[in-house]
Formats: sequence, structure tokens, C-alpha cells
Amino acid sequence: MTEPTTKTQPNIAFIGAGNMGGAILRGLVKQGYPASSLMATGRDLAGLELLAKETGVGTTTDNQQATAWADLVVLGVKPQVMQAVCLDLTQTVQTTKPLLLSIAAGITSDTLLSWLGGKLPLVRSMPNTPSLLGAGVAGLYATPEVSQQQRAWVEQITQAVGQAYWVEKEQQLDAVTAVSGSGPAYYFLFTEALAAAGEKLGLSPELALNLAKATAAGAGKMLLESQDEPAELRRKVTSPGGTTEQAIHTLIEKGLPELVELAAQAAASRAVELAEELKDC
Ligand SMILES: NC(=O)C1=CN([C@@H]2O[C@H](COP(=O)(O)OP(=O)(O)OC[C@H]3O[C@@H](n4cnc5c(N)ncnc54)[C@H](O)[C@@H]3O)[C@@H](O)[C@H]2O)C=CC1
Ligand SMILES: O=C(O)[C@@H]1CCC=N1
Repeated sequence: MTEPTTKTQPNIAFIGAGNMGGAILRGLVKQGYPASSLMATGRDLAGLELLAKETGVGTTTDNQQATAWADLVVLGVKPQVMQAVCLDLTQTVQTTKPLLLSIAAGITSDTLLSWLGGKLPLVRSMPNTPSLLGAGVAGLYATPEVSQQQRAWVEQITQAVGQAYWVEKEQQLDAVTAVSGSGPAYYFLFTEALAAAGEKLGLSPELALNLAKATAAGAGKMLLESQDEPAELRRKVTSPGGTTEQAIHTLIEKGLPELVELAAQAAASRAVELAEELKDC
């Protein structure tokens, strides 16, 4: 067994660097993390080549080789291929004992560790794609084997691309998935719908989309930077007897808050289902 490293900038292997793993990796490089301390693997050769060209990180299709080199291994593949990937890495990780960081929705630490051959330090993260722009947010859960140093690594990496919040109970990651992991897609859908509404009201498609996008971005910036709570920000747009009041009344009357709750519950339930489906496959 190798001694745990005390490096402040661990070598990180991304096993699968697609939409999400790739977003974190690119975010790290943008924030100045040394490319020589990063490696990515994947199945899509053209994608790996592009990533190497763009970021200067090492790439390989050999998961075992990348894992043996790394202090921290990000498991960034789809849940459906996670078992095969983990089983292939069992011997390597049981020899070198890196920190494992899974970003997969649903799959529990018990299941992952059973595939990886038993006790190892493992963190589950639920990040989101705005990490690409340094504007991500992630929920983190650590198994008891994770050291303070390793927690600090995970925080450092996560905070390089956004905000990081530890949760006490692993189950809470399903709620994090429902709110912020899947959340960007809800805001994108709202933006699509608002742009479509603008078109129906007589704007060109281009202008409607630009207005909807800029409004989402501006509202997002206010949510982050203002001292006001969302309800107060909303109040400040809503003139009594004015236009916003009518729109908000319609959204509430037609059930937007209940719909959002149902959507989040559906996402969280799907995370639980995924974990069950994949546990014994
Ligand atoms: N896309 C998102 O917004 C978020 C995704 N996640 C999680 O991230 C994980 C990946 O999702 P995406 O990035 O969206 O998927 P993706 O399909 O974009 O990326 C997966 C990557 O894994 C690679 N891959 C496939 N088989 C492999 C293997 N055997 N060895 C090494 N690499 C392999 C593919 O080439 C691809 O680059 C999932 O487990 C998902 O639950 C978590 C939070 C947000
Ligand atoms: O849709 C999914 O399953 C992944 C997890 C959160 C965002 N994308």
C-alpha cells in the first residue's frame, strides 16, 4: 500500500471527461490548475484529442494507467457504465489507494465500494455544468475513510469551478441532484419557453432569444450578488397594478410552484431508482 500523499495539488485522473467531467477539467485548467497534473480518459478519441489540444492535459484510453498515476480519481462516466469501469479498476485502486471522487447521479458509496473491491476513501459529488465557467455549485458527501487532507483537495477542486457544500447524509445528494445537478436544465427550459412566448407576441426569434437569455443571466447575477432574498428581488420588479403582477399571478395560479416541486421530486426519485437498478446489474 502506498502512503497517503500530502501534496496540495494532487494528480487528478478523470475517468470519463464528457459534459460534466470535461466541464470540471476545463474549469480547473482555466483557473490555473497545472495541466501536467491532470489526465483524462474516454472512449471518444476525437473528443480526447480536442480536449488535449484545448487544455494541454494528458489523455489516454487506458483507465488503469491513468488511475495508477493519480492521487485522485474522478469517476465521470455515465451511471450505466460505472460498474464495468469500477470492476476494471479494482486491482489498481486496491494497490495504490487513491481518493475516489464519483460524480454519478444516484449510485451509492456502498455500491461503488463493492465494485471497487472494498474500503477506500471515496467522496460523492453532485456538481453541475456551469462549472465550465467557474459558476458551478456542488453537494459533497465523504465516506469515513476520507482524510482531512483529502477533503481539502475536494474542496479546492470544487471551489476552483464554483461553490462547494458538504452534506451530512448521503441521501441528501439526491435532493442536491434534483435542485442544482439537474437544475440548469430547468432554467434553460424556462428560457426556451420565454423566448417562444416572445416570438408569439411578435418579436423575431433572434431578439426573443437574446432578451430571454440576457434576462436569465441578469436575474442570475442579481440572485448571486444582491443581499436581497429572491422574493424581495421579485417584489422590486413587481409594480402594484403593473405588468409583472399579472404574469406572476398567472404563473402561480397555473401551478408553477407545485410543478417545480413535482419536477424536483421526479428527479430525486429517478436518482434513487438509478441506484437500485444499477446495484446488482
Ligand atoms: N451532465 C450533467 O449536467 C451532470 C452529470 N453528472 C454525472 O456525470 C456523469 C457523466 O455524465 P455526462 O458527463 O453528462 O456524460 P457524457 O456522456 O457527456 O460523458 C461520459 C464520458 O465517459 C466516457 N466513457 C464512456 N465509457 C468509458 C469508459 N469505459 N472508460 C472511460 N471513459 C468512458 C465517454 O467517452 C464520455 O466522454 C454521470 O454519471 C452523471 O450522472 C452529474 C452532475 C451533472
Ligand atoms: O441527468 C442526469 O442524470 C445528470 C445528473 C444531474 C444532471 N445530469
